[in-house]
Amino acid sequence: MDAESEGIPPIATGSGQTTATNDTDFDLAARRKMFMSQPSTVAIRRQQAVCVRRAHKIYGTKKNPNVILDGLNMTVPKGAIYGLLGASGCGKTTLLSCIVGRRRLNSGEIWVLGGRPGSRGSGVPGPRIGYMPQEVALYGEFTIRETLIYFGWIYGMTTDQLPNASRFVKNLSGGQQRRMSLAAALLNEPELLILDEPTVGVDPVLRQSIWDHLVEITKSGNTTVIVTTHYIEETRQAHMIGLMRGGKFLAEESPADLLAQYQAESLEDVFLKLSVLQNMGKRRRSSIAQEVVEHVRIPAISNPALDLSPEEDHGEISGEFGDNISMSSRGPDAVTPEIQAPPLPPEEDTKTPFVDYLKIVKPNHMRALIWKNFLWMWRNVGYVVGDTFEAIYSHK
Ligand SMILES: Nc1ncnc2c1ncn2[C@@H]1O[C@H](COP(=O)(O)OP(=O)(O)OP(=O)(O)O)[C@@H](O)[C@H]1O
Repeated sequence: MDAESEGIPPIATGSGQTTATNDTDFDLAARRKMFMSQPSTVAIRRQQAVCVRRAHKIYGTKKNPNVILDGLNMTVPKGAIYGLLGASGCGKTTLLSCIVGRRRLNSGEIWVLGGRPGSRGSGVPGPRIGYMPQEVALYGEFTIRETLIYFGWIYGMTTDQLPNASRFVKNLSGGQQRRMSLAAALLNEPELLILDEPTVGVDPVLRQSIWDHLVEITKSGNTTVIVTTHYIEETRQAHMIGLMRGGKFLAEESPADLLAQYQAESLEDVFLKLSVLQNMGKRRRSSIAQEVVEHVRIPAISNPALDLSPEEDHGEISGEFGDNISMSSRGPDAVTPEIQAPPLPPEEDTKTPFVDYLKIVKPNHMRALIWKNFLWMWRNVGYVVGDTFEAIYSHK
């Protein structure tokens, strides 16, 4: 329902942030009832490449909590390039880590490629996802080819499918190492590619060619890309942008729609305006903020990221649960509770015995791991022997 066409005073939303466009303070609960909630069944969530609902993630202790995700909703349609934007430290990496199953939410839901990260048969984490973490996670003592062999074997590729390159990773520049890391994520043409700041330390020409490549691989509609960056303007080539701030999304729209709705010349401008709107809060607004509102044509609610509908659950999932591992389901299109088998020992997981992880290591993973460990030890034997001799002689 279009709020403006219904004669309802439009509101700006930021995943739950609301702002009236005139001086009347609207009661949020009453306004929520005026909008039809978006259909959000499990079936619809499973159709998305990624769907996050009511995500809460807290670091720190109970006494001193650091809330990173605060009821965040995110919808990444299949075949899209999704630009995840936000200031340093706002929680982008944390969100991505939860999506790929490296971390767990305190509460909320995550659906990735139709399944729950970490659940058996979901392929997540696994070959269906290519993940380029922010920190370059490569072995310096490996050559480019050996690195690609390692990741290729992990993905179940054969050696003759892999390119040849004999330079050592440690001898590559920072930018080259990031490209290497990107290549490893792209290697097996995953359905979902998650890139955490792939263009940091990369020159503008290469940055453009990385974006061109992302556009190319998403053309078929079979590959989805989530990409974080601090260079807001480069996400103009994205199909959708999520602007993250204060543990929520301020907006989740296409770049063109954002620019039009906020009458802005640049996406940075949009982000600034939305940030001011968020700061204003619901009731008290400074005159400066009011001015911003007056210059902003406020979008109608059209996106689950901005969903103001009551947090009812449509009966599919038991609302809050401690992590993504256990869930119960109900309703006609709900999924059967899956038997969960965590693929990696996540950082917080102290309960699952290590032997259980060993049971689920696939033969190709084991082959890659043994080969990687052997290679690493072989390359480092010189250092180990040298250190040992040094230790012995220094104690003489
Ligand atoms: N394991 C952790 N334990 C405690 N706090 C953490 C942990 N990881 C991240 N944080 C904190 O959570 C916040 C969000 O961090 P995160 O890395 O997700 O942000 P980001 O948006 O990716 O930042 P950047 O753009 O600088 O990479 C930061 O304040 C960070 O210090």
